Amino acid sequence: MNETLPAAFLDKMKGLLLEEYEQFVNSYNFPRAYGLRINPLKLDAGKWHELLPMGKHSQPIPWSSDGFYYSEEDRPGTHPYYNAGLYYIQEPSAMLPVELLDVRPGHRVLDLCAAPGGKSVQIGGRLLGRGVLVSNDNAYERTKPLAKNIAMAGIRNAIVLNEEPERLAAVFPLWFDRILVDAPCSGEGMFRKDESMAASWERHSVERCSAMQRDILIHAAAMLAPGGQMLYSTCTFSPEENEEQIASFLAANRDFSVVPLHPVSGLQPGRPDWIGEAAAKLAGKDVTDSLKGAVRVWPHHTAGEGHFAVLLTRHAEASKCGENLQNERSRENLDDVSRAREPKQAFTDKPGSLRSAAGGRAKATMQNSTRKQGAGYPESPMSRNSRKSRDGQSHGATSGERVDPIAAWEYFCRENLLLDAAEDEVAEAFQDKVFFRYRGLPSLEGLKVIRGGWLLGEAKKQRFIPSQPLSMGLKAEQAARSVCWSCQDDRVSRFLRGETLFIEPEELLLQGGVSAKGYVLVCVDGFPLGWGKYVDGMLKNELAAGWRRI
Ligand SMILES: C[S@@+](CC[C@H](N)C(=O)[O-])C[C@H]1O[C@@H](n2cnc3c(N)ncnc32)[C@H](O)[C@@H]1O
Repeated sequence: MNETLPAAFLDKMKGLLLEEYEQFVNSYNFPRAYGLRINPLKLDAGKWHELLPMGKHSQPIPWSSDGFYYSEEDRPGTHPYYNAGLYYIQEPSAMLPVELLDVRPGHRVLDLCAAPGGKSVQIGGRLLGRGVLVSNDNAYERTKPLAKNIAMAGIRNAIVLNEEPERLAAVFPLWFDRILVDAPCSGEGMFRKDESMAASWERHSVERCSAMQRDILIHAAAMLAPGGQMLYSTCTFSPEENEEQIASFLAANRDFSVVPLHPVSGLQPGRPDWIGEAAAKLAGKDVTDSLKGAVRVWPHHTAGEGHFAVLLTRHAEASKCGENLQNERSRENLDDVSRAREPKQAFTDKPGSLRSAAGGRAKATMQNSTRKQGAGYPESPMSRNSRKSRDGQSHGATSGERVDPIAAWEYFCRENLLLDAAEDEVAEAFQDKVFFRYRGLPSLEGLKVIRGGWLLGEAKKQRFIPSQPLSMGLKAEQAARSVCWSCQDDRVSRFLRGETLFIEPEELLLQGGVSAKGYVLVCVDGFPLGWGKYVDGMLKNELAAGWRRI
């Protein structure tokens, strides 16, 4: 491998690492480490060892509370539990930044450079459904896998944006409790994992990357609430993109400082001694020294690729803005209460933005008790007289009539689910699609919104079509109809390949007196995989093309 490493890179590392250099360069002759992280929204990490044969021999990753090493031949990506979102395959050192960020349920968190979403999924797991994750990437084509990974993990409280940091800063000033800047970088730490990174190293020059990072950091800082924390990370070794970048940032932002981290097993401290003279002088000795509190992952010290992470905080007392933010928050809370009381609906005809409008309903919930008591079914969204079925398919609208998406969702929900909106969730429509979104969000008008929240489904031709993200965010027992197969049952892989299956009605688990006909949540060992539609012994496959195994 070291023959493929750029000569200029090796020279630079030799000059930095001195006597450690041989050990460093030798590490490229060893195979890379593989890691996966258990999704706490679906599984307790303690149960991992019982779940799969590989769980029995996999070792914990020392700096991660739910990460494990696996061997290449284990191929966890081919198991149906992967499709059920029980774990995320992630390079071990990439698990570190979120581990250090101290995300707690209820926080407002921004993942600014998020695609393909490994760290967003990790943050979503930490939030446990409370608070909100704003997950952004400025590369449109990368936001698709990002949205899919978030959905597969069953994360309800995330929105996905495709924006430049500057435009976000105008919408979210001082708004976030936690920000992750997992910056685009020259990728020197990924040469062993991905040889193409070594080949494109000159193109992603250190100077070009550090200019991008500087710009991203300025706008990220504008969004952090006083007292909040921001984690900056890269997967590169170059000091210009790491310690020196942060020293320059701190020189210009005196209300920020480093929160010292304490390296565990094999992790190494930051290297302020590598900061260039000009940047060190500008920042001053205290600031420069504080960068010892950053953390570096080295491939010759640990089983993981190269990474850098530093945790920063904005002092609460240093800014008058802090008070403003508190006032702002109290106002929002009051607004939330009044909004919840006042019926509200959002429609837009214009793609790319969300808009709220008066009318419609604020919330789409189904009280379990309503169902159990067999209380009246709701009015159809279009016609009060023409409801035909209890399978959530026909709403009786005559052709040409526009279905109210929120009402269609409510109807579907009552007929097919045992689901309540969380306190901070509100059902909102975007064209024909319906989402649960976080109540406290500012207006996203004008922003490129890829996902405005948890996508519940779409009102189409007088029907409500439940979405794949809805199925992935449910628990098996929240569906009125479900079927559950063991991971050894070959119907699981046939379902994942998109086949229609024939099943006996007795195999369906029915709740609340529903008939067998209708949407069925298909599960593997109790974990949802997607929707099927049951009619006369046939389970029609409703997995969307992008979710099928080829
Ligand atoms: C290191 S990758 C992020 C990996 C991701 N955090 C994960 O764990 O899956 C950096 C990302 O930054 C994005 N990016 C580059 N410039 C950006 C900018 N100005 N604003 C937002 N994202 C940017 C890139 O498209 C890329 O997806």
